[in-house]
Amino acid sequence: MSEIAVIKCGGSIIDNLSARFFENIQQLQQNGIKPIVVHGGGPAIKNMLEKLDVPFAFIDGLRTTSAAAMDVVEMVLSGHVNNAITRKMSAAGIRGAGFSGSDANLLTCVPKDFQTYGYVGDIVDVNAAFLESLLEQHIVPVVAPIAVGKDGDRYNVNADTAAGNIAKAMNADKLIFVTDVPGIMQDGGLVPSATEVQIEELIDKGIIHGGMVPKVKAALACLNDDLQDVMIADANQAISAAGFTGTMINQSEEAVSHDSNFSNL
Ligand SMILES: Nc1ncnc2c1ncn2[C@@H]1O[C@H](COP(=O)(O)OP(=O)(O)O)[C@@H](O)[C@H]1O
Ligand SMILES: CC(=O)N[C@@H](CCC(=O)OP(=O)(O)O)C(=O)O
Repeated sequence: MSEIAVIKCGGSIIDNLSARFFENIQQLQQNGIKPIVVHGGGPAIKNMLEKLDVPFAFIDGLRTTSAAAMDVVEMVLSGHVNNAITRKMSAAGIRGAGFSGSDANLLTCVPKDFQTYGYVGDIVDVNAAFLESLLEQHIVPVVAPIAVGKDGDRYNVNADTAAGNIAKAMNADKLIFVTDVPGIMQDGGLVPSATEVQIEELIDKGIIHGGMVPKVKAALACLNDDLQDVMIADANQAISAAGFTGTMINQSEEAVSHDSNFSNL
């Protein structure tokens, strides 16, 4: 199978995706790379929870999700955000198909710790065969980070983590977190590459904080021999012949190039 690129599109940028984001997806396809889009929607979920007066909190970067909050999460992610992205893809001439992770057992999970987090799941299985069948038909799957439990109920999953799980299960060659910043920033400048040790240091110093923390943790958790680096990049940048430019997260100190290379580009 040709190269697979998992692109996680953050909720911070979803309302401001430019034509460039969709052109980049098309460019990947034209170069024989099969994109899978996983999206977030944190800001939209927050707005709707507040509008409906449903309480929530964050523990370690995860939204505590009551049954009432889960109804809102599902409505916003699956009903609104997922449809909006897929519609924009169609308008851009891309064959996108939207799914909740609870469709076709795409994402199966166990509750993380129900007492503490409520309906928040840890993914235990990804229906890779289903995704592969879509990729073979040149369809771009667009996945909302909702997983189904063995009890048949649905659970909220951090979108960065879901993207990491999907990348791992699909033996993806690339995982790119696209967001509203050019990458990991320090003192106003872009950090071009970072290893696990360097990232821990940046977290300890408070330079990496907030929504960047689950992103770098998800990146580190899915690095392996197949997926040797993960990129954090601006969603609306142009990709060059060398790929995306941003922060490259990799396992070792070995010299890395500034760009995330796709061999097919
Ligand atoms: N060192 C850092 N470099 C860049 N962004 C950072 C850093 N630390 C925290 N952030 C914050 O992380 C945000 C991206 O995370 P988040 O808002 O969760 O994005 P998304 O919704 O795209 O997943 C940035 O907009 C920024 O406010
Ligand atoms: C468990 C948990 O925290 N789920 C996230 C899912 C959406 C998400 O991750 O969206 P971003 O990528 O925009 O942050 C949430 O409820 O916000």
